[in-house]
Amino acid sequence: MNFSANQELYTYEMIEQTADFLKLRVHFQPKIGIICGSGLGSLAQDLKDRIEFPYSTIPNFPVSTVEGHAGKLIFGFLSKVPVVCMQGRFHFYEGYPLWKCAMPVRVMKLMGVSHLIATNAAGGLHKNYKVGDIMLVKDHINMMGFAGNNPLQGPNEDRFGPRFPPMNKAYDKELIKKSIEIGENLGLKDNLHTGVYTCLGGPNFETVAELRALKMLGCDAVGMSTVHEVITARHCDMHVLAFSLITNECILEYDSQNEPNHEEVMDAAKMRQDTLIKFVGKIVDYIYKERCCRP
Ligand SMILES: O=P(O)(O)O[C@H]1O[C@H](CO)[C@@H](O)[C@H]1O
Ligand SMILES: Nc1nc2[nH]cnc2c(=O)[nH]1
Repeated sequence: MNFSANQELYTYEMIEQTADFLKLRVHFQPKIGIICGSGLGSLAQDLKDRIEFPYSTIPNFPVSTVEGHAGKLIFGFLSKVPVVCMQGRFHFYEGYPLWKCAMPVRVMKLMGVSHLIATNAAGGLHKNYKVGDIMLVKDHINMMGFAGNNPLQGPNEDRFGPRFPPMNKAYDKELIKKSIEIGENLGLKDNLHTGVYTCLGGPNFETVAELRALKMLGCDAVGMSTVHEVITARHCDMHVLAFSLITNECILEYDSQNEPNHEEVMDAAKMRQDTLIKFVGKIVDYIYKERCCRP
């Protein structure tokens, strides 16, 4: 990243301006933010009393360019809980720096959101994972961070959080436990896992050697998102739950005839959309009752 372009970083005031623009137009305060992964935009379809903002109409917002990411910020009620949903996220491979990809998380924070649910489509590295399974993220490996790229790069904004935030408790353990219980009650026992997610820059899918290396490092699922959003959310002290929908098997053998593609990712997401709507609905309900409404 070119840091001579520091002046292009969002200032606190720009994020505030975006949050104020939205607050003026939305008459309730969302407590939970949901980021919809590839093909998972239908998570927003059940929101009641929706107020929608195409990203292009929101001051300072980037715009989505990927198929399966509609590019709308949607406010509404899910299971009677006020939420804000990103129907479409931003990826590094679209040409956005990581701080820009993660900017909506800070907007959510200034709007009063305390809990973030980040969802994604990912390739399954773990030998037990099947297409359609859900992996609750218990930890991540910030591969882009290893290479010196991080959404918190640049001058720190103390009003959001500290210069050196811890990341060893990034994913809320109690919410993972509760989500497993919720998933099991929905009949998903055999499709639920907890595991380690990693994000690569993309847009190409991985080589066999890269996937083997990631597996050796302890990664269970691989994608091109989420990590920078989670880091930004934890920096400003939001609670985080993240899960991956396993949309394709990672190809670890040279003689495989298969090749991954975005269509199979979208198809797998579509196949699971109804289940995921129920799953997320119940998690949101739990968070609101047990966390947000407590004095
Ligand atoms: O992480 P999400 O946005 O769910 O999408 C994943 O799926 C796309 C590849 O098919 C990539 O954008 C990857 O990151
Ligand atoms: N990097 C990466 N991203 C994905 N998103 C969905 N599937 C995959 C995958 O196999 N690899």
